[in-house]
Amino acid sequence: MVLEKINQPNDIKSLTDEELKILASEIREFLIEKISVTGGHLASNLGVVELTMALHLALDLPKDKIIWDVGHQSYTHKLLTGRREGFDGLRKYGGMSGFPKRKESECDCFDTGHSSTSISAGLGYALAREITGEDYKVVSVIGDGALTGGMAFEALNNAARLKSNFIIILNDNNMSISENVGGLSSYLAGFRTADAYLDLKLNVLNSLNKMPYGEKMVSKIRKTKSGIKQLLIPGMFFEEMGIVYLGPVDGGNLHGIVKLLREASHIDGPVLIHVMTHKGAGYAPAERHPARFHGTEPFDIETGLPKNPRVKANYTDIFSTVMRKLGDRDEKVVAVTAAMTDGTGLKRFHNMFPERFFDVGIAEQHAVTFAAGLAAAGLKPIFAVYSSFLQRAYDQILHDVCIQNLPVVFAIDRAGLVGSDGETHQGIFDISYLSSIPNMTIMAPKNKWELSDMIKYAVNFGTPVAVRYPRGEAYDGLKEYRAPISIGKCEWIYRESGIALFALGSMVKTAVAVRDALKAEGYPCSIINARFAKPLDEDALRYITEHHKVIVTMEENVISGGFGEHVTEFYNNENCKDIRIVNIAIPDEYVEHGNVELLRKEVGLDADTIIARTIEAYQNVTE
Ligand SMILES: Cc1ncc(C[n+]2csc(CCOP(=O)(O)OP(=O)(O)O)c2C)c(N)n1
Ligand SMILES: CC(=O)[C@@H](O)[C@H](O)COP(=O)(O)O
Ligand SMILES: [Mg+2]
Repeated sequence: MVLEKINQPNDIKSLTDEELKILASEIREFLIEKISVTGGHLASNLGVVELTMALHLALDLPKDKIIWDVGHQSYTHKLLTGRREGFDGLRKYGGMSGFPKRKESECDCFDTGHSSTSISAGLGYALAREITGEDYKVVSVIGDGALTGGMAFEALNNAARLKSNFIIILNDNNMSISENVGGLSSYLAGFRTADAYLDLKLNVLNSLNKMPYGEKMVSKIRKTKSGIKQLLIPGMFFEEMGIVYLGPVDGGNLHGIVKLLREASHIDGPVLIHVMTHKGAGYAPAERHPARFHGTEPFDIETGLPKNPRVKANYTDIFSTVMRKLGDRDEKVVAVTAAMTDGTGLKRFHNMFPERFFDVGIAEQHAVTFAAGLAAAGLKPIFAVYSSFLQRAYDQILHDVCIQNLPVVFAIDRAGLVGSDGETHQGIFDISYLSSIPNMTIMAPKNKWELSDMIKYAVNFGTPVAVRYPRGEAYDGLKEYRAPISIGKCEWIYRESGIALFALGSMVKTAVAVRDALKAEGYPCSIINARFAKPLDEDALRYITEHHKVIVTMEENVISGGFGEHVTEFYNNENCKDIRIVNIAIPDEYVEHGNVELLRKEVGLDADTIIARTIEAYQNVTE
């Protein structure tokens, strides 16, 4: 096997042309086989096999720097840098990350996970190199989807100042997770669909160059602002920004890409190489369904079907259903996504109400302000977004939505531990960053029915409101508890005395298990479903102090600035010394990738840890 000859960086350089061809197909086979077992980001990786090989042939790692935007397409890079063995534990607890990690390899020079950061980071490296006088090449690899993010444009704008070499690879597969959207995407698609047109451009340029004074004419045309230039110069958009454009080159053409990389490395200043790749290349099911194989669960290689099909609905399914109903009932309801139509469950809404559905590209900041505009104009926007991706829109939430108290609904999916994507994607900060913003209301459902009720309640709430719910299977216990939602009011599940489990959202299910165990040991125990992280139910909190000795706050969020801290602050302000408070929350640290149940144990959100901490606190106050 040729792949077995690759054990460390730069081993690829000793392969013959014939071996390189074999290597490309062995890498694809390897990725399909491994990801079919572990799950992971398959389609994007299959598309960049030759591109990654070309980078490793043209560059010298770890001296040279490659920054992978999002980083979900870095699997071949991991293989070529001696991490083959890591694939058996890909995205598992203690195993290899699915993203580039500086702590994992010296060939990973910058951690990614969220989109559109690679050009900024690359520019940082390039300018640092000018200052320190070091000698390395810098290459940022950004997808056409990631290029729709505002940060990428901010960085391109800034890159024009650079005097030294900086290579940007545009990995253009004409896809984000699903279809890519927007004006830039159409511009790039033009390159793809008009091969004949491109040939025409090249022919015209070649013919002009051959004519007497032709070179001068071409140079003049390059300097004009006219449509003739548009016709003749590919990549004019980038050229006008001060970035030299090279390409487009076919993503399967290994030697073509190497040649362009070598040419590009002689250019002083920023240069963009446009590589046309194919999402899912080499595996028919992924080529047919690139979105499904963007990030996949374990699957059967023959059929491409999931090995463990889902039986129960997840929270995203419930959201999807309620959005369909709301769309039917109320023409003012509009839905916004930042390139996560499938992931957030908005596909049905999109199909049924295309004119009221907006995919804005990977642009969470814009999405929030855009939703604010929709709300200011009288519509009822619901921005469905993953908790971790909303992090970058903090100021837009504050400045554009909350100061004006506009009725934007934030449907925050993946709130809590998400598992295999790891520290960049854990949705464990939203309560903290949202609760610091005046005018914001935050809810979290205990089960699938409550998610439905909360979204319906939120859509007519009239001021900014967030509903946060976790990744995965929706809890279908406690069905009989369905009191109407009322602002800032909790829901009593069991009313006793002694211990009060004051649980938010996903933690109500855990509270049930904790109470069962406590009751079995003879402890009196109430469960209160908090429902609201903000505002808190102050009457209930006062009642709890009167009838309980210990209150245990439970949330799937970091401790700092979280629900529990707010409860503690309330009791401090009330000067309430009669109750012992135990805050169950995620410690002030990043949580790595792995199975969610294992992670819960790791961070102390599991029932056993909570039982032990509760008993200890109760015994302390009753002794
Ligand atoms: C800020 C942010 N929003 C959303 C995502 C989710 N996401 C991951 S990959 C991706 C699509 C990226 O498309 P592209 O850059 O073209 O890469 P491809 O998968 O096509 O190779 C999206 C939306 C993210 N990682 N970061
Ligand atoms: C790379 C990325 O950001 C997304 O592909 C993400 O992994 C999706 O996560 P879900 O699997 O939870 O939709
Ligand atoms: Mg793409």
